[in-house]
Amino acid sequence: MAAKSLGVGVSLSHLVGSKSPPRLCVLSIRCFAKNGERPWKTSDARLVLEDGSIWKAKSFGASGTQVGEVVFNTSLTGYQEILTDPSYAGQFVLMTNPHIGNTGVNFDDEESRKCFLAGLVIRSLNDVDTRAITRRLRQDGSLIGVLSTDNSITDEELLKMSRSWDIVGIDLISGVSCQTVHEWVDKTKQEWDFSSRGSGETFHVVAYDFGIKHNILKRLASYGCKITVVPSTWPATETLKMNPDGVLFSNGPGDPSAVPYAVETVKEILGKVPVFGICMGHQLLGQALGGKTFKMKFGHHGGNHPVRNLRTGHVEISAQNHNYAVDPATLPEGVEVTHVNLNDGSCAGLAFPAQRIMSLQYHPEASPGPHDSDYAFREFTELMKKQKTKKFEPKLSTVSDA
Ligand SMILES: NC(=O)CC[C@H](N)C(=O)O
Repeated sequence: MAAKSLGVGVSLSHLVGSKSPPRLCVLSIRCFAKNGERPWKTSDARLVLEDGSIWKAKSFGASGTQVGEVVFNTSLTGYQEILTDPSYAGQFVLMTNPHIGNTGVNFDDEESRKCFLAGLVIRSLNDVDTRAITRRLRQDGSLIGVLSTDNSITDEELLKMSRSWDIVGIDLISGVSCQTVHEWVDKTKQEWDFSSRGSGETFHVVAYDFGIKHNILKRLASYGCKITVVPSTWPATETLKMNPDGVLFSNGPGDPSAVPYAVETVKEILGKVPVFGICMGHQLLGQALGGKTFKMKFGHHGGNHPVRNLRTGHVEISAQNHNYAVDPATLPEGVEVTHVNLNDGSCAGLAFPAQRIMSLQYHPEASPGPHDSDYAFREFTELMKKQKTKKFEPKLSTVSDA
């Protein structure tokens, strides 16, 4: 199943939001091997950044011209999970590790039904100096870029395109969410399941799909959850009618301030059932509680971020992928910052015990990344169990009276 070795270069994925079927490098890689020939054609490509720099490259995968925000990811492994993470819609992911593709691909590592990212930029094959671009992004912050294989467009025109597009204020969730309600039953395969110790009980979780990664669903299932996945626009009233033991607000792409409808949904659910927010879900919870989110300089994308759990004092090495963060100073009284990113002190987790709320800015499901934070799924089931057995006071407080 896995390809032997790969020389992958700049991959132009598909136009975000376009209706045409994506031409994915993951799919191309899959067909690689029989006679040793690569299934893709390479051609000249240019990555033009809004700061005026032009990076000559070779492309494989789709051809065309695509604009998006360029972010760098420092993970050493897990390119397949990164390629299929819907949270990257609207973004080019530039890998700092030069060896991408050398472990092939497999069916188990897909994080969603397709690649939603704008493109992948890597070093091997084409010699795009991803370290040099990373230094630029670290210095100036995330930049908008255009990746093009079209020689008829001039550098100046590409630069103009990069300067007339912005990821801020765009609802990218609606382009990646599922359209219909469905059940999820797959658990983490036993050979990979290192830690889930469910209590033997079953909990019904409604999971809002803002771009949900499969491994979040698999980890929940392994901890004994029966999951109903619902689209991002699913009304809170319908969710509450399902009488869930808990609600999960998932990860997802783009600007959390651009999806007020999702914040409203979260608001309507808060205080009624235990909830768990992951990444975008955490940011939406922060806003629903009255807090504000802001755009970071270049965000966190990688599998090596140290986080301190302020409740236990333990440090976790975590998988992260976000460009926005919650400003804890804007949160109301009663909301506790439970986790802090030790690289920059930013808020990495929240809890509001009075309302059975917990959330993490990073990825306890990893994929890719270390598994230190997997306990968060157990904590969510404990929250649901307490609620079920009425270990909390019967009437939950609301945001205003907490
Ligand atoms: N992984 C995610 O959910 C990302 C959240 C949000 N799109 C951000 O960039 O901050």
